[in-house]
Amino acid sequence: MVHDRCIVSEYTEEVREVACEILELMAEGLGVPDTSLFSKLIRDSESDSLLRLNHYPPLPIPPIHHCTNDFDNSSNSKVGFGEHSDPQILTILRSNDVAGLQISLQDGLWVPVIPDPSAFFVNVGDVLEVMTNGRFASVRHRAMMTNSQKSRMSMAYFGAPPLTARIVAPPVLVTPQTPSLFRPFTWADYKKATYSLRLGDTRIDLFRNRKDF
Ligand SMILES: O=C(O)CCC(=O)C(=O)O
Ligand SMILES: [Fe+2]
Repeated sequence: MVHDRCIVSEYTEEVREVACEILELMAEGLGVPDTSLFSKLIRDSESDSLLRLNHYPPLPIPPIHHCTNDFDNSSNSKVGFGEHSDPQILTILRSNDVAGLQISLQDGLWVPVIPDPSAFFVNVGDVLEVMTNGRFASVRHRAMMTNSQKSRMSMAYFGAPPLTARIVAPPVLVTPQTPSLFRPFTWADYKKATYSLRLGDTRIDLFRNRKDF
């Protein structure tokens, strides 16, 4: 349907602009002289960005006699989208009003993100972690299926570089005090190397200079 396709591409263009503005503010905040350093990668006509639609159907409510030892059978949940960090530069996520998204803190605690259909949720991706030399860290997250009455629906725009782009932090973020945490690679190298890993593996570690911290 041509009309629906137009709406999806219009949404993608608008949300790319949101991502670019955020990336320009981040570059400015970090003191990067070229504030379009990150955003120009996703504005590039060869950018490998994509839009993903996720649908998590509600879990059936377990019959009472199966849960006689379960004090809280209303909070039954199952992983719908396994733990991972988004590999690209920046993710702009929207969802309906059904809960499910959780982010992982350093201590391994899963923190639920309150759903808000009027908000954008912004995730730093692995590439931005490398390009900011670790100043911004990609966030580990997952999505749960719960027994709410409704499906959770989400729509994620992943701003990505062109396949041939060299992923490296700018000189201003690499100093004797903050040496380069990662070795340079292309987005194609990253995608290729990560095909051999599972979703939950920390892919960025493949390109880390030192593993002793
Ligand atoms: O559905 C969600 O909230 C999370 C989706 C997600 O993490 C992804 O598509 O990468
Ligand atoms: Fe994700």
